[in-house]
Amino acid sequence: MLLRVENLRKSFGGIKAVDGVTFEIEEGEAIGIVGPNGSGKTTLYNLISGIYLPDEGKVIFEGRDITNLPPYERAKLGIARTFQIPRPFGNATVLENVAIGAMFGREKLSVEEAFERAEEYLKLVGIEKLKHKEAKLLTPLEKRLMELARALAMKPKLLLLDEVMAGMNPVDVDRIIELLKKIHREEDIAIVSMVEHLMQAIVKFAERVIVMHQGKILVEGEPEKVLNHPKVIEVYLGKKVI
Ligand SMILES: Nc1ncnc2c1ncn2[C@@H]1O[C@H](COP(=O)(O)OP(=O)(O)OP(=O)(O)O)[C@@H](O)[C@H]1O
Repeated sequence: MLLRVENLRKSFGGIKAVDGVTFEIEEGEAIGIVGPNGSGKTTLYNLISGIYLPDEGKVIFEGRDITNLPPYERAKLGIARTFQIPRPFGNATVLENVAIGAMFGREKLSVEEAFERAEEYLKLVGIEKLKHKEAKLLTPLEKRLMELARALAMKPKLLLLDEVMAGMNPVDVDRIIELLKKIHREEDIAIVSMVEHLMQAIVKFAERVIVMHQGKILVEGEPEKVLNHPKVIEVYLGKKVI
């Protein structure tokens, strides 16, 4: 078992953003976390990556209790994430942005090694030609790919992707799905991808889907079954989701 979250709770004022969530992730699993706006997905990510501390509950990574570790310590252990709105260092180049990820990841790299690692992952995500461009000049899709390269360059064991396909056209969504499948095949890492909609996309990628609703896990299991579960259909306004 790679990660276990146990009875996690986090409230903001009177809002129970995450309300008693327990699940496990195995090494190398491909997981989709789905849920409507406000269901607690982002808060859950923030609890796993250490941006928030829970009011209650535990985060266990490779058997170690990391509930109170700060984000940079979790990154060193092998937890990396991307953000819904990428936040690159705008004046730095694409290569530098990815190299920074490599330097703050799981392995202790020299600057030279970090740049080599950055080149490798820019190639993997297919934007090596942009390496000398300033990050702020990238398109939204290119920024997402750069963020993905930066997270991968940290050599994580667990990669948390936040709405990596949001706002993309179907062609780009397919491109990202193919890329995620390739990464999942080639890099031995567990990948969790969180989406609000785009169920069809998540079904193509995930081996297991967790559906969140009002801070709780509504249903969890094999993708096709979960997304056609009556409770899930009800939450998504009575429509069949796939
Ligand atoms: N920092 C915060 N302060 C106050 N309320 C918050 C905060 N973060 C989240 N919430 C509230 O907690 C609930 C869960 O929000 P969260 O962002 O985790 O859901 P989500 O499923 O990720 O939705 P979204 O797709 O909009 O990010 C919402 O009601 C939200 O308004």
